[in-house]
Amino acid sequence: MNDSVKNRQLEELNHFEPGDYSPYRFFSAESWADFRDDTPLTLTEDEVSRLRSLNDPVDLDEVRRIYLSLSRLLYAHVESSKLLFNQRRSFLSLPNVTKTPFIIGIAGSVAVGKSTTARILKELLTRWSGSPKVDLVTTDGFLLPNEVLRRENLMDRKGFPESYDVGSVLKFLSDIKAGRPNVKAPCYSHLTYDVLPGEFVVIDRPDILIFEGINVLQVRDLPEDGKIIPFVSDFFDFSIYIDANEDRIHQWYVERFMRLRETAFKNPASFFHRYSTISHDAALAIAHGLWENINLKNLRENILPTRPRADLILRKGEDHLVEQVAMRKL
Ligand SMILES: Nc1ncnc2c1ncn2[C@@H]1O[C@H](COP(=O)(O)OP(=O)(O)O)[C@@H](O)[C@H]1O
Ligand SMILES: CC(C)(COP(=O)(O)O)[C@@H](O)C(=O)NCCC(=O)O
Repeated sequence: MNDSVKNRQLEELNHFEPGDYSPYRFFSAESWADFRDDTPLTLTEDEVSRLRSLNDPVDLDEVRRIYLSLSRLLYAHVESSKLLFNQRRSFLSLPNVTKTPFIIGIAGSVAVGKSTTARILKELLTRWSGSPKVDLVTTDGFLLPNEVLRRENLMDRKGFPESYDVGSVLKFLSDIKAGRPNVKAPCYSHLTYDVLPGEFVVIDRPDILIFEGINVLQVRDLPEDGKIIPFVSDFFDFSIYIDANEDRIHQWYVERFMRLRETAFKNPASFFHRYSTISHDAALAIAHGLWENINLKNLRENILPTRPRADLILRKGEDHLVEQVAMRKL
């Protein structure tokens, strides 16, 4: 694709407006809040502050405004999937088959706040009647180890499609969707900036699995050998894209980096420890560089183009507050 076509596509993607042909319905945060109906607020301010990531100011008001309606919508989807499952089970006369987990994918840029959203939704969904078992897995555990990334000259491509072990992601999700018990997901450490060798979370037949990461809505070119391989999102029952203007995300990334300098980077075990000892201005330049050379490129080339595949888009404005919600039309 030539550069002018790419630039035009990017401009269109950055222009997030309700258009005549949009497959989405758009809601302001205020009208979205009304869909909460009588959903009870089951979180406290303390719990929300425990769940939010560094530099993400989400509070109980935001949970009331945005997340209660979203949790109600997701619960409706989960319940309908059970009804459909029961109908299909009798249709096929397979009384012994059990329902496999409902999988929710959460996508969006680095530093847009996916982790906070995922953790809040997990807690809200767990508190619905019947106390569904909800697990959360992030895709960073499926990154290739730094040793491999270095060998393949991919350290500046961390987060790009080629930096993940996509085969393992697909294996993990197909095991979950097959209803297998004790499926292992690898873990990642932001402290060491690497996957943790031999460390796993074990996912044992939850009712709901939230699968969060920058890459979860990506599609790949078809392999040359003609083999048919599923996309990660083929396993999803519902998908959410967290969106914001790229200048805002840039600002959040840099602010978070400068706060991490005062906290996590101070730990000598941190991969970024050296950035806690250099001058403020030198650190600022590093943060801008990491954003522009890696994360922004990845956002433009590989993440933002996946937004139109989501069932629901949360568009954030200032201070990480959601200002618009887009939901795929019925
Ligand atoms: N270098 C780092 N050191 C420690 N924690 C980090 C670092 N980078 C990101 N994090 C934390 O890791 C989590 C994931 O961050 P990120 O991948 O940027 O996605 P998002 O901001 O969308 O959740 C966040 O909780 C963030 O605060
Ligand atoms: C690990 C990441 C790719 C994010 O993955 P995510 O958990 O958001 O799916 C990202 O935090 C990262 O390391 N980016 C590379 C450049 C940087 O250090 O910011």
